[in-house]
Amino acid sequence: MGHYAPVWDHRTSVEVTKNSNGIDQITLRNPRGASVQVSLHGGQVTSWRNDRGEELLFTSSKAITKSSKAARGGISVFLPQCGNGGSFEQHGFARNKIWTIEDDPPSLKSFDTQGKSFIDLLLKPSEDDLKFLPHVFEFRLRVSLASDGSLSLISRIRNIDGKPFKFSFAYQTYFSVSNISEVRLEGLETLDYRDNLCQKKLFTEQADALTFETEMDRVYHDSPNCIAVLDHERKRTYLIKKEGLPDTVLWNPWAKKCKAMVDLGDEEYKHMLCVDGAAIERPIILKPGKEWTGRVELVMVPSTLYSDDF
Ligand SMILES: O=P(O)(O)OC[C@H]1O[C@@H](O)[C@H](O)[C@@H](O)[C@@H]1O
Repeated sequence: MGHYAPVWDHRTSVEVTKNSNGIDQITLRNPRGASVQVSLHGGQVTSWRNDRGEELLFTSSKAITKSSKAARGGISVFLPQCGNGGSFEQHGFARNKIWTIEDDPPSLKSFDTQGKSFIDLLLKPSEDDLKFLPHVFEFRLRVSLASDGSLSLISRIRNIDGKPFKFSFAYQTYFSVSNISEVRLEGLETLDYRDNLCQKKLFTEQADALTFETEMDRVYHDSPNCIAVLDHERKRTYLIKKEGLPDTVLWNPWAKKCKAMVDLGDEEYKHMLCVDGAAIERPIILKPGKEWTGRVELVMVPSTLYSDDF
């Protein structure tokens, strides 16, 4: 008898269930047992587990899942603004809307489906939204789990309006870390950044590699396509590979702010670090009929020895 290689059909590795609020939750699995969970509330990725079942994203123990806001943790998409300096709610509305599953999305030519489990989500402004929204657009999000356990998110935003659409964008990604004081971040050395804790003033990074000893809320400009977060205690490296997203946001609220946040446990700032691929410093200006694409691929390497390799 010959051996048959199992045929991996992404449709059989996608499971849709409802949560207690009746909102669809999607689970993607790969043949090795890694998994990703996505909620139609906000198109939020709420879990990313490796083949040993270890959770790689942080979720607050006090995350409020019943509110109309995105639950604290996981990965959320920010559109059309990041922060509160625009005409919308903090970080825009996309993370707070209910998305739909799109069964037959327009083809994504650069995407190799081989061995991948994926789902396509769609956010289209409703008639009601259009009363306060200046633009008609379609926002497609493909969430994909590869056979090696890496997770990618591909956002496509199409301007179907008659005038240009100006927006900022970010994938707010809460990585789970053993202890924030043990973490080192590489890839942002010598770059300029705006410090949200100093009235968005511009500074230049002086450190060789970043470590975390206090609150941080910064937007680094023109950052490289790969950033590494090294967690020595867990012997784990997260690689954040990005395309179309020149900026990188770093955020950790630290002890005082963490205590003041109702949806975050008092000590939980120690176990999270947000590193977001983003387009903030120079907002995207999308002409009528055009599409913009921004993608991140997240890889977990079970070692911290590879920092020279990426
Ligand atoms: O509480 P929110 O709206 O999810 O925002 C959390 C943080 O998100 C980060 O991206 C911002 O840089 C911070 O300024 C902000 O505090």
